[in-house]
Amino acid sequence: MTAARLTLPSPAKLNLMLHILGRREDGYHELQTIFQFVDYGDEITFAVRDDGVICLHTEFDGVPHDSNLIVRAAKKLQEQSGCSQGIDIWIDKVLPMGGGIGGGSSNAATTLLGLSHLWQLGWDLDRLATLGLTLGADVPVFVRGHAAFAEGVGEKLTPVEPAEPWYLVLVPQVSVSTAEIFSDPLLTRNTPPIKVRPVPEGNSRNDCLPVVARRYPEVRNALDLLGKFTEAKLTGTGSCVFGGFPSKAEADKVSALLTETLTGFVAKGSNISMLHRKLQSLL
Ligand SMILES: C[C@](O)(CO)[C@H](O)COP(=O)(O)OP(=O)(O)OC[C@H]1O[C@@H](n2ccc(N)nc2=O)[C@H](O)[C@@H]1O
Ligand SMILES: Nc1ncnc2c1ncn2[C@@H]1O[C@H](COP(=O)(O)OP(=O)(O)OP(=O)(O)O)[C@@H](O)[C@H]1O
Repeated sequence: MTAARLTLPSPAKLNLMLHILGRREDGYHELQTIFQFVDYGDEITFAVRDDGVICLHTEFDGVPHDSNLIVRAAKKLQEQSGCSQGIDIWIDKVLPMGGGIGGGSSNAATTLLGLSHLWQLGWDLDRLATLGLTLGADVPVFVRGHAAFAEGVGEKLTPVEPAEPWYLVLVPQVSVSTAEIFSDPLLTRNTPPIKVRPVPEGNSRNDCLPVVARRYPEVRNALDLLGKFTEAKLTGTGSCVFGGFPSKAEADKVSALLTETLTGFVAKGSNISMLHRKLQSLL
């Protein structure tokens, strides 16, 4: 009998705005942010094995096997569910690491949902999101798969329906450490909370931007170039920079001009993640 096998997407996210309200005692920062997905990402293939072994076959530069968020997610789920099955995993990695588009967190979420399905655990999204939060602040939104206004460290999620433009995402060739940006003394940490719902138009600032742009000339350059065509924004702590366009043709046109010197991709914004659309189609 062939082992159960499944290939699932692992999309990127963008932070459409990001405010930092304060710092908690554990060092993490209280945020208000809007997450939206894009139809662009990695693809992860899973094949069940019955000997309990968890093996990621694709090598990552600079990330040891057991530190990979895919492996950590699989091991935690196996431990907490008491499952005796194992898994072989391969990934087609296209998302840049340290890009602020949540590649690692998305990979962890795709692994949790994929394995819950293949191992037939019957875990609901609440339970998977709670486990996901122990792996990273951005994992819960990928587990839930709906665009969201997020509070806390990103785990208190309210679904939202922002417009779904086409985005040009520029990928400066530099990896930004999230921890480094959050420990910068110059970071704005006292933005007053937005209390009105839905979040009023015009709140599109990212409080990390001044610190990231100051430290990384490559990011500054990308913001300046894209800013000639549309509002250029930073996602998360960068390095990626993005701007919205009303059509694919317009995004492609600017992409053709800018990607002569910079790497980037064009993708549609989406309020339901590709992962969840694929899982729905399997049910
Ligand atoms: C900034 C965002 O990209 C917004 O989407 C995320 O909140 C970052 O999420 P992430 O990459 O999953 O971050 P984690 O792996 O949980 O945290 C990396 C490091 O960033 C800092 N960190 C992260 C999130 C947060 N709300 N406050 C923080 O201070 C902490 O020093 C932490 O050790
Ligand atoms: N499967 C994985 N994919 C990417 N990075 C991983 C993975 N597993 C572990 N990592 C580690 O996590 C770090 C952050 O990766 P990630 O791609 O999530 O960054 P990011 O896009 O900046 O995320 P965020 O927006 O959540 O800050 C990487 O530099 C890498 O060391």
